[in-house]
Amino acid sequence: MSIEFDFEELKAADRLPSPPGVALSILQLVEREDADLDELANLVQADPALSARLLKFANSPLVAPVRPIVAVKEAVARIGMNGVRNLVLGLSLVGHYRTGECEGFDYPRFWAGSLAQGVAAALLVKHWRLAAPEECFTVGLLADIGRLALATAWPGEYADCLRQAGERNLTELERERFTIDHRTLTGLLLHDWRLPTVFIEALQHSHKPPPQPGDRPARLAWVFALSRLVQRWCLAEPEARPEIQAALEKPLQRALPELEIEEFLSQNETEWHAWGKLIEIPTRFPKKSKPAGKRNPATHAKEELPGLKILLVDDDAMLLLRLGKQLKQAGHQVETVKDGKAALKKILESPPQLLITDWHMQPMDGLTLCRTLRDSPLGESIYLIMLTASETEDDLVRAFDAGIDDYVTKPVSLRVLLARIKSAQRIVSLQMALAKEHAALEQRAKELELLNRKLEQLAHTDVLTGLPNRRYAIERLNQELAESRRSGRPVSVMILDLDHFKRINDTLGHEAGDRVLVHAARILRETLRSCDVACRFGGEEFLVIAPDTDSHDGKQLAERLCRAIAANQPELPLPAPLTVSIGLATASPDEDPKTLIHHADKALYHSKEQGRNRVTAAA
Ligand SMILES: Nc1nc2c(ncn2[C@@H]2O[C@H](COP(=O)(O)OP(=O)(O)OP(=O)(O)O)[C@@H](O)[C@H]2O)c(=O)[nH]1
Repeated sequence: MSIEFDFEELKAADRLPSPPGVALSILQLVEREDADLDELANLVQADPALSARLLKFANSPLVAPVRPIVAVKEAVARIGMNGVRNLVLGLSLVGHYRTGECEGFDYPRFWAGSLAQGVAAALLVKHWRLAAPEECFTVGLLADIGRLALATAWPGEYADCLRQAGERNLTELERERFTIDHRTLTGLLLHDWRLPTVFIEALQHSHKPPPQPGDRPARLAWVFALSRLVQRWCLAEPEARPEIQAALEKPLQRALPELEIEEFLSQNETEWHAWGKLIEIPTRFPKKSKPAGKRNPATHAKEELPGLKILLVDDDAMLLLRLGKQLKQAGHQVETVKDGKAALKKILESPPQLLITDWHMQPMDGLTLCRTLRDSPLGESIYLIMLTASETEDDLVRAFDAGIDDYVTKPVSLRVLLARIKSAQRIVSLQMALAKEHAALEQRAKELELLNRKLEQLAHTDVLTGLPNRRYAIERLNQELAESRRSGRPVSVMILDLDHFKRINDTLGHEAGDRVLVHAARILRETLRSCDVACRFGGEEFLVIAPDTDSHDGKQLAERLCRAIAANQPELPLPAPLTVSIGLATASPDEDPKTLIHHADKALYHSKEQGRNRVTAAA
C-alpha cells in the first residue's frame, strides 16, 4: 500500500529533518533585513562546536585563505552572511541526525558519504572557479538528504524499501511506497531551506549531466555528478577503488585537464578524514566481510567483530613478522615494536585498542610496561594480553597484578590467540558503544542547555518590541538597588507613557498602534546609554533603569528621551505628533522597588496633568 506524500503536512508535524537550536536562530537572523555580521558572529560563538567548524572551514584548503583566520568574527566576515547561513544549515543537520529509528539505514555511512560529496563539490568548484565553495559544500553535504528524510518520516516503511532495494531500483520502490522519491524530496527540502536555486537545479541535473560541461549550469551539474563518484571512491574498499578511479578519469580530464587525478583524490581523502574527525563522523569503516566460504582461523575473526588496532611488542623479530602478518590477515591493523620503551613511545603517538606484549625484554620488560600503562590515563582502557613462557601461579598473579586482562602461553598458537583477541574485541566494542552513548548524552545536554537559555530569554522578553519585559524589569531593579546599597552609588528609574496612545489605536487601528510601540522602543534603545536598561512595563508604558545616575543626571537623560521621541516621528499619518510623558524617581538608601516605582508613577501622573510631553522628577 502506498502512502500519499504531503510535504507541508509532514513539515508541520515535524517529521522531516530540520535544523536545530542555534542553527535555527541563525537562519532567522539572516532573514531579517537589519541583520548584521557582528550579530551573526555572536550567535555562532554561542555554540563552541559550530564556531570550531566554521573556523575549520574558513582555514581549509576548500577556501585557502591568504593568512590563518583565528577569530569567528573574521571567519564570518570572510565567508559572508549567506555562506555562513548555508554552512550552519548543513553542519547542524549532520550533528542532529547521527542516529535514527530506520533499521538498515546506515546513518554514520550516510553522513560519511555526504561529507565526502560536500568536500569534493567544494574542491571541484574551487579548481574550476565556478562558485563559492561554501555553497557547494553545503549542497554537496545535503545532496542525498531526501533519503534521510524518508528514513525519518517513515522509518519502518523505508527499512522495508531498503531491504528490497537489492533486487529493485530504490527510487522506483520509493515512488511506489511514498509517491515521491528521495531525489525529488531532496529538491523540495533544499528549496524550503532557501539554498540557491541554481545549485538545486544543478544537483537535479547531475543524475544525468549534459554530454559536455559547456555553460555554467552544465558545469555545476558536472560538479555534483563528479563529486558523487568521488564519494563512491572514498567509501569504497581499497580493491574497488581503481575501477571507480578509472570511471572518474575521463570526465575529470575533460572538465579540468590540468588537474592531477591522484593528487586531487588524495586531497579529497585528507580533507574528508579531517572533517570527519572535526564533526565526529567516522570516515574509516571496518573492511566488509567476504561471502562465507572456506574458513581458516585467520579470517574467522574479521567476519564477526570489527578489527582492532593492535600493538605487538616482542624482541623476537621472527615472531613479530609472522604474528604481525597473521593478525593483519585476520582483519586487524597491526604495528610492531621490539621492547617496552619503544612501545610507550608508540602508544603516546597513537594509542592502540589492544596491546600484545612479551614478558622478558630489554630495556623495559612487559610487566613494567603494563604497570606503567595502567598508572596513566592513556593506558587505562587499552586491553592487555601478555605472551608468557611461564604458567606458574606466582607469575600469573604478578602479571594480573600488573594490570593484564589476559595471557597466552608461548609458543603462541594462532587459534588460541585469535580466540583471546575475540574477547578483547567484545570489550572494545562495548567500550566504543559506551563512548558513543556518552557523546550522544553530552550532545543532548548541550542542546538542552541551549534550549533552556533560549526559554529563559523568551520568558524575559517582550515579543512585540524585543525589549525585556516587566518580569525582567522587576528582577533587574532589585539587583540594581542591592548594588546601589553596596556601592553607595545612586540609581534612578523613569516610567515613560506614550501620550494619547488610545487615539492612535482608535484612528489607525491596533496594528498601527503596535508599530508605534516598536518604533518608540527602537528610539529608546538608540538614545539610552549602554549601561541603562529599557523594558516594556505594560501596554504603552516603558520603564528605564539608569544605574549610577543621580536625580540631576536622571532629569537630563529623561529630557533627552522626551526630545528624541518628539524628534523622530514614525512614518504613519498620526492624529497628532508622537510624544511621551515621563515620571522620574531617584532611589534613596534602602528604598524598595515598589516604593520607587510608586514615586515614579506619581511623577508621571503629574507630567500628564501638566500637559504631557514633559519630565517630572519625584519630590
Ligand atoms: N496597539 C496596542 N495598543 C495597546 C497595547 N497595550 C495597550 N494598548 C492600548 O493603549 C491604550 C492606552 O490608553 P490610555 O491608558 O487610556 O491612555 P492614552 O490614550 O495613552 O492617554 P494618556 O496616557 O492619558 O496620554 C489603550 O487603548 C490600550 O488598549 C498594545 O500592545 N498594542
